[in-house]
Amino acid sequence: MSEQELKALRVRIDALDTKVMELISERARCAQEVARVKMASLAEGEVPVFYRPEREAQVLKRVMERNQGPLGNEEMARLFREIMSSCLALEQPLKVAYLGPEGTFTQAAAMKHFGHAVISKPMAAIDEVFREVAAGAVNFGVVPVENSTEGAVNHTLDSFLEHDMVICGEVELRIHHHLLVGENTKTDSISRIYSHAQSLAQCRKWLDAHYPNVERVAVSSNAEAAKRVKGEWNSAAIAGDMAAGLYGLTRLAEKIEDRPDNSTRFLMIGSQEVPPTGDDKTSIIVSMSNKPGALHELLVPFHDNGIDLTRIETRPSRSGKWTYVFFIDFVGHHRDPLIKGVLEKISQEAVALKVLGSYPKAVL
Ligand SMILES: O=C(O)C(=O)C[C@]1(C(=O)O)C=C[C@@H](O)C=C1
Repeated sequence: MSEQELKALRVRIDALDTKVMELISERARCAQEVARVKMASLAEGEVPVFYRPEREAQVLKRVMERNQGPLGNEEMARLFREIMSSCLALEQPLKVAYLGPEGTFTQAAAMKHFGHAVISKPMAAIDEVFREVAAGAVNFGVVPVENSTEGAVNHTLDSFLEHDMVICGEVELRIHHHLLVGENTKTDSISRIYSHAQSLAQCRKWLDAHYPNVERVAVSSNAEAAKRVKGEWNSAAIAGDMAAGLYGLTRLAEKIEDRPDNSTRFLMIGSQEVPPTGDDKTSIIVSMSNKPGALHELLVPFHDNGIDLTRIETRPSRSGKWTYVFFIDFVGHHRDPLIKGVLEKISQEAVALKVLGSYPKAVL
């Protein structure tokens, strides 16, 4: 390509950037108008709702449906995710607490769902995320709930038993783990590998094959593992890209998770009910009396109405020995007439039933 051709293309790109910028600014002004209309139409004592997950899901889906390339649908939706995040920040800067410290996969999930224009607050434990949301110190919280290799995140499920929370969104993240070392690490004398217990479990086979005699130390998060390694010469950490970048560590081995499709699902928790989008999921907690056939009774209404169960998990109820609660996720919104009927049927048989929330299925 000649210098002249390159120059002409760059002139075109500059002109397009100016147009793109003008359009983004026009969109941002529209969002400001939306905020004004929302404020003006409030009833007395009503609190304005700026963040609208159901509308965001609609916008992102539309982008993916209309995209004609060459950028992929997800790539294009990610760009719009960030534009919307910045537009919302003009209306109301969202505060989001997540399971920290900085550099965790939960932070990456929070950014994937809300975009980067939020004020994010790392918390030391899952329960603290719940408490921060309950106290109203932040608008939303982000917590991991299940991993495709290791199953449920029990701390999160148990926290739902203790706090009144509304689930208002979900996001799934592909989890790639790397073996990370600091610049002073003597790579032939590694005697300790730090990571979160779930991540150590997700890389168990790889560790057995490559570091069978090295001590595995479970710490509170992958980012914490990365932080520790920075100052030690004989240890390594298992963590992801964000933590590697944040603590300036080198990848000794990449993508060491035992299953290549290793993914984690995260939930957004808050106090805001989300209206139906037509493509939603609902999460409930049910406790049944401890009698034969209780689980069968619980599942029959779902089966009879052709409702797709996406997950069922059992946890001790914490209110009596050998009594259990079921966490159930299914497709549909609790305001759909069909789902309403099913929930009514279940509540006739159940000791207790709580709808944790209905929310749009993850778009990205
Ligand atoms: O449609 C709205 O209610 C808006 O506030 C606008 C907008 C957007 O930028 O598209 C911004 C924030 C909301 O979460 C959803 C959408």
